[in-house]
Amino acid sequence: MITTAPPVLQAHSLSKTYDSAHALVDAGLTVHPGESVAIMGPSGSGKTTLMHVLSGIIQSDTGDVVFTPAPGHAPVNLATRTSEQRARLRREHIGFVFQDGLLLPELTALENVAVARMVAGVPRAQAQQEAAGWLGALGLAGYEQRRPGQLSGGQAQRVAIARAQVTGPAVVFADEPTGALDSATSEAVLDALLGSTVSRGAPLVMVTHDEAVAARCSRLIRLQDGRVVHDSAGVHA
Ligand SMILES: Nc1ncnc2c1ncn2[C@@H]1O[C@H](COP(=O)(O)OP(=O)(O)OP(=O)(O)O)[C@@H](O)[C@H]1O
Repeated sequence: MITTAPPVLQAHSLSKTYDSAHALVDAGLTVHPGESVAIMGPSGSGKTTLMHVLSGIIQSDTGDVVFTPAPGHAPVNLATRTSEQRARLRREHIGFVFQDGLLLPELTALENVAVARMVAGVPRAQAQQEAAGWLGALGLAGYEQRRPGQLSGGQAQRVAIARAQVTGPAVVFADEPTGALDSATSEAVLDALLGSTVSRGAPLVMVTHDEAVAARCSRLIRLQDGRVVHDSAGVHA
């Protein structure tokens, strides 16, 4: 019997206007398990806004974002949820990796990752064990007690990836995750990011300005003036 997993995200008719800026104009995107989606477009084309709407950080003026946190879980329309409900969904089911990692400088690598589980109520010892597992999987065994200032840019980004993955999120969003890295380090971080998401079925949605990074993804979306003007999957908004 063939079973088709439901989309993790189904967004349509998304529009968002800031004062006079049309950040999103009738944009839509459906993301399936195991996809890696690169979002590209000129500065100001709406990439960050789209990612923030898809992840429930902000809400669009129109449209729906239907998120299915796990197969069998009831779909949730982020457009109708309060900011507290969306924050909880993000904490429990969505991972983020940003350009500069945003690690807490006073915490060790292990604590930076473990804290993502502890805020969900997981006891410290268990959270640290899970964190150590992810650091090891990302090639950082032996670096657990280093603080971010004692790590290279690529190592710090892998800690940020471990922190994003430790909660087992249904989807991972990355905003220029390799933007601050040289090309060899960027390649290794991208391997870690793709390997840790897509391989376990969670889609990766990544904003990038780098064509080489986008070429590693299974799908490319291009935005222009807030509109999806190209989708390599052939599905337009
Ligand atoms: N909080 C805000 N207040 C006012 N205007 C905003 C805000 N956020 C975004 N915008 C505007 O919305 C449009 C889209 O911005 P967005 O940050 O989504 O673009 P982007 O493609 O991510 O750009 P970049 O590549 O430069 O990061 C721009 O015209 C921007 O100035």
